[in-house]
Amino acid sequence: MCGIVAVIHADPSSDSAAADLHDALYLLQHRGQDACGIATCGTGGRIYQCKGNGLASKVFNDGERVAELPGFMGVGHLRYPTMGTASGSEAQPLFVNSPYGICISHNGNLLNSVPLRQFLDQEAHRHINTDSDSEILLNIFANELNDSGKARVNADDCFKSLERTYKKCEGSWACTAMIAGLGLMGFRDPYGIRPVVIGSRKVEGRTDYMIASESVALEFFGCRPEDIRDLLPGEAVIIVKGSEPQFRQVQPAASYTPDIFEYLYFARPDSIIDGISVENARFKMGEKLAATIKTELGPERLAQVDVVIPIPETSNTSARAVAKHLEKELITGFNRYIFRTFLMSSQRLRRSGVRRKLNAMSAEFRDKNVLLVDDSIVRGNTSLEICLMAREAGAKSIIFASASPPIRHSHIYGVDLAISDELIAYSKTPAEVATAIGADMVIYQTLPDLVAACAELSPRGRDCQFESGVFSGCYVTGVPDGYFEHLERIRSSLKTKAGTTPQDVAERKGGGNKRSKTPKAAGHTANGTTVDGDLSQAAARVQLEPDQSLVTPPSQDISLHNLND
Ligand SMILES: O=P(O)(O)OC[C@H]1O[C@H](OP(=O)(O)OP(=O)(O)O)[C@H](O)[C@@H]1O
Ligand SMILES: NC(=O)CC[C@H](N)C(=O)O
Ligand SMILES: [Mg+2]
Repeated sequence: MCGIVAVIHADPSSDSAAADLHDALYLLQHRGQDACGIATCGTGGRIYQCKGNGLASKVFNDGERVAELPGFMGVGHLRYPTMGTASGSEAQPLFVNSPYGICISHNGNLLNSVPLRQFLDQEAHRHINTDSDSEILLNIFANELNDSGKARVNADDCFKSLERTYKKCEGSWACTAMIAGLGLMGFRDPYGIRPVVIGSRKVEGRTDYMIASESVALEFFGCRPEDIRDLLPGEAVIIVKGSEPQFRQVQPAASYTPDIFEYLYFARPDSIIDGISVENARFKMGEKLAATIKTELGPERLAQVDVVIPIPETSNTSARAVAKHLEKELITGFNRYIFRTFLMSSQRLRRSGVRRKLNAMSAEFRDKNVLLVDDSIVRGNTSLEICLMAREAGAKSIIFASASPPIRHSHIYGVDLAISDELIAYSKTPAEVATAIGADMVIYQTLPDLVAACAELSPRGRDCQFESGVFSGCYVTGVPDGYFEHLERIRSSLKTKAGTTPQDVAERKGGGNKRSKTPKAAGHTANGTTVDGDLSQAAARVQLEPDQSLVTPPSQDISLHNLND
């Protein structure tokens, strides 16, 4: 999903913007685990940059490298790749030296990157060095800003360039950007799909600003809740050094439809996005899920449920609500927690990650009818392993409840869910999903209930809407013709070429019932049938075309100012 951040200190002699950005990267780490980076700007407009593959603690060597990044302002990024490759050269912030020296951090996906790439090549004559859509967005903006034809630009030039950029780009974006010597920018797509907030703090009577994906980073920076606000759909902010922020609607809002996946899974529970507390939304999801469970089970079966068990970490809040409303005991059945497994880059890592991350506490399962609650069942890696662990620990029966509806469609706005065949609910009924993951029954939240759980808390009113295309197949932006086919082709091909393991390739080719290397994981469903076939069959439908021509050939890794290369 990617995390973005930007900081500007009022004191131009400050050299500690990087320290604030580094703190924010830790607080937003859950948004992207593949790569991260910081770019700062010091006196004289010099840009310093440190980025690379890995968690913030690794890339910045537990904070030691922050000292290499002087300056009073800067931008930061955490990457969860959704387009292009996992190459270190696609780590962000991305930098372009002409015009003026611009750095960008992008959360989202461009839907028209192919024609934009052609435009940049054929008409703007700008070299795109990676397969990243974010580099395209950066260069479209740079090209527009260059058209101002000035030696030095001002905020108005930047706003006007953004207006033209918005006319050219389609898709989702929340961005922070820095122009050397000038200041910072933040801007949000015209649908408000991706989140971005701005806040301020007072330091010795002067005001520092931070822009970030989630309010939790701003609170840590020292912003009071009343000094934090969301950027609106189509809105941009520019903070010229030494000045107050200037806001402008660079394109009229097309809708106000934040991605519902943020509330369900991506954001931290202690964040507030578009006025909705993520924690409260998850609690409401649990309340509504409890009502569905009651209806689906009926009184007799419900009475047989012994305990409710959350699947750590994200479902903890909704499971608490489920237990409360069903009047069942809530127990910690799985210990926790290393990192998010869904964000890992390959099927092999995701599956072994679940085992490493979660361990069933046997005493809590033995001879019990358990109701397991998770926020979502996406590829089914977690639920499958969890059900196996629960059975190994002695569970008598397993009902698996999901706080989200079945996920049957691609996510096209910044989540790595491009290939719908990878989704375990793709063309399956809930009963078939139960068989595939080894549960006795799967119960899903309904989409109207999921939407209502968020809308009932929204200051925009109960009729407010959300982007929920992964559940409905309807996307707020519309989808360009041929987009899915194109995406599937390049993603399959790029994954093979850049960083996907041979095991994953074998799985994708349907060449293995080696679903998991863990012997325990090659398990059986409740009714005794093997579950291996299910996922590998789905994977077999994805045709690998290793020599399929890409948008551009995979780029060479030529990094700019990249201290980690
Ligand atoms: O069906 P899957 O493909 O396994 O994806 C769904 C799971 O992935 C996420 O957990 P994750 O471990 O990423 O993070 P968390 O600790 O925040 O729950 C999510 O919370 C589900 O548990
Ligand atoms: N998850 C995201 O927002 C990804 C941003 C961008 N599309 C990339 O792949 O780097
Ligand atoms: Mg989880």
